[in-house]
Amino acid sequence: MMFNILISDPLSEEGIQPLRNAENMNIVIDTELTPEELAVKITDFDALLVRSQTQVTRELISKASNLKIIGRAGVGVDNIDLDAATEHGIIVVNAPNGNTNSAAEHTMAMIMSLSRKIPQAFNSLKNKRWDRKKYVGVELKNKTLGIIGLGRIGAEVAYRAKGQRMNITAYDPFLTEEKADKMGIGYGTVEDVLQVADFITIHTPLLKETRHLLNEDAFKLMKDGVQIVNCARGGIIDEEALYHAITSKKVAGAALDVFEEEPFMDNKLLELPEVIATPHLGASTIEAQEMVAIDVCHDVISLLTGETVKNPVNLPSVPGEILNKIEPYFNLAEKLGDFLIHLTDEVIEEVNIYYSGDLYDVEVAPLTRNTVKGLLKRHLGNHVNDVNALFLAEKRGITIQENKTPKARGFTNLIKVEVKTKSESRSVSGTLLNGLGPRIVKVDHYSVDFTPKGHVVVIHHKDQPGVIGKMGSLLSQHNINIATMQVDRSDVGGDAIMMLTVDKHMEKDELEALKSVEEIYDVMVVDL
Ligand SMILES: NC(=O)c1ccc[n+]([C@@H]2O[C@H](COP(=O)([O-])OP(=O)(O)OC[C@H]3O[C@@H](n4cnc5c(N)ncnc54)[C@H](O)[C@@H]3O)[C@@H](O)[C@H]2O)c1
Ligand SMILES: O=C(O)[C@H](O)COP(=O)(O)O
Repeated sequence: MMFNILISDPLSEEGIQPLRNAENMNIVIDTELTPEELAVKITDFDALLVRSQTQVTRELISKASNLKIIGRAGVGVDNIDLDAATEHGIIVVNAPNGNTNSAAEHTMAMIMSLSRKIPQAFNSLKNKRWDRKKYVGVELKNKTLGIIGLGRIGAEVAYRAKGQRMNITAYDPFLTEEKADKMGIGYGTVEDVLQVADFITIHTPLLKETRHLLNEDAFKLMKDGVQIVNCARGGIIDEEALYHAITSKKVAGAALDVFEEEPFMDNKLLELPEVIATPHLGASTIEAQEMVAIDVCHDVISLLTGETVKNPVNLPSVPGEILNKIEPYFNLAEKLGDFLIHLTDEVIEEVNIYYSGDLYDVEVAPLTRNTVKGLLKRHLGNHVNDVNALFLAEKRGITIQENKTPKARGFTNLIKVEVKTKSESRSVSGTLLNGLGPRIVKVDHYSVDFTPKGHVVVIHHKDQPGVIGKMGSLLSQHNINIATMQVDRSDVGGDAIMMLTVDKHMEKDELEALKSVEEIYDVMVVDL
């Protein structure tokens, strides 16, 4: 099968070599598409690779009927409508590590250019002026750098600024006193940082909570003469408020790599001599571009060839050692859901999943997603996948609960899935048998043992002599071969279950023939 990959922003040619070397990948590079052209073209593609320029909107995603993955060669995914991607079952991956160093170095270059007015002095010299008085700067040594957002880039900036003998005070919702002590920096609230800093640099993502984090009120809290750096995202600073803070002399200077609107030809902040700027160049180094492109290409190849991706954004990522433990159960979990949904025709309200034995102390969220995927597939088709399974269940008002118990009732591992509807509760349990793969070992309260694969026939009947014989001859009349057979009952002469696996899909008339047997209550066929 050939996969079509569209690259709609400029990516490093060296970085996309893994894609070029992979089999069955048809790569189209077109970085000049208008949004309208892209919306038409996107239907042909299985994967879309972007940087920050392509706007992957809900509307675009709604046209992307074949799209399976969006790869962001970089960190920020604010140009991608993640909710829409999740709803459409499209996985979004990014490359969170490849450009950290470049962005941190660019931030330091901006701080130093700002403190010594290098761009302004250079411009003046280019205009044939030798002006030494106008471009007197300030030292960084012993000044306080306030860092808002101490993630990958913020932390790298902190280490580098310490090398400039600056004092650092940072705020990040995940920064603890111990971590700050270990790094040799101070920590406080956002307000603390704003009040003490001589330079403020931002390294958060653009989120609802960080939009206009630096606004009119924030500028009021700052020291007079503070200098501001933003190499994270436009929109975290309210540009209008910054403009007034600079013209009122509250802020002595600003270095901006990112803007509320990008790209732009006109931004009034650039008319101010106190402002220096670059056109979103934080990640623009040969090294970073190669690394981020390599990382997303590997994830695109992994997804399209059925492997696990490393940097999912709209799915929690699972560390390698945990994944190794639970991956063998993925198939069992999905089959349990797929089988169970056939046991009821009523609307499911609640799903309880019980993990026990070896699964007691591992992260089981990916297994839950697979189980729910299996449950929903019958009615929603292949549109359901790991990415949107929980979202689609939640949208239908289905409650999902995970439970864990250490003991697995005679098995080394056991997954029991129970669904509740308005009037009934049905369940199925399965285990992974060492060397033998997945087995279903219980259907409601009946003990069984079969591999969840192929054509399974579940027959509820009265426990009475001759039923099995009638069944066998009816199937042989229709030329249906029985591969395996199991019987269990609640009590002698009471309700019983017969589980068959047969060698072909059973047609409607064949099913009707089985149902016509007097002692049979119902027959159900599941093709797993
Ligand atoms: N200019 C560029 O070219 C360029 C290059 C790379 C990254 N970036 C941007 O830099 C930013 C940071 O990237 P990163 O790789 O360090 O990400 P990261 O996820 O490692 O770090 C972000 C940090 O921000 C913190 N945070 C979230 N909300 C916050 C809030 N309200 N206040 C304070 N901290 C908050 C998070 O806890 C996290 O530690 C992103 O916006 C990214 O898009 C820009
Ligand atoms: O979030 C990022 O990774 C940076 O902003 C880089 O964006 P770019 O890939 O458009 O340079």
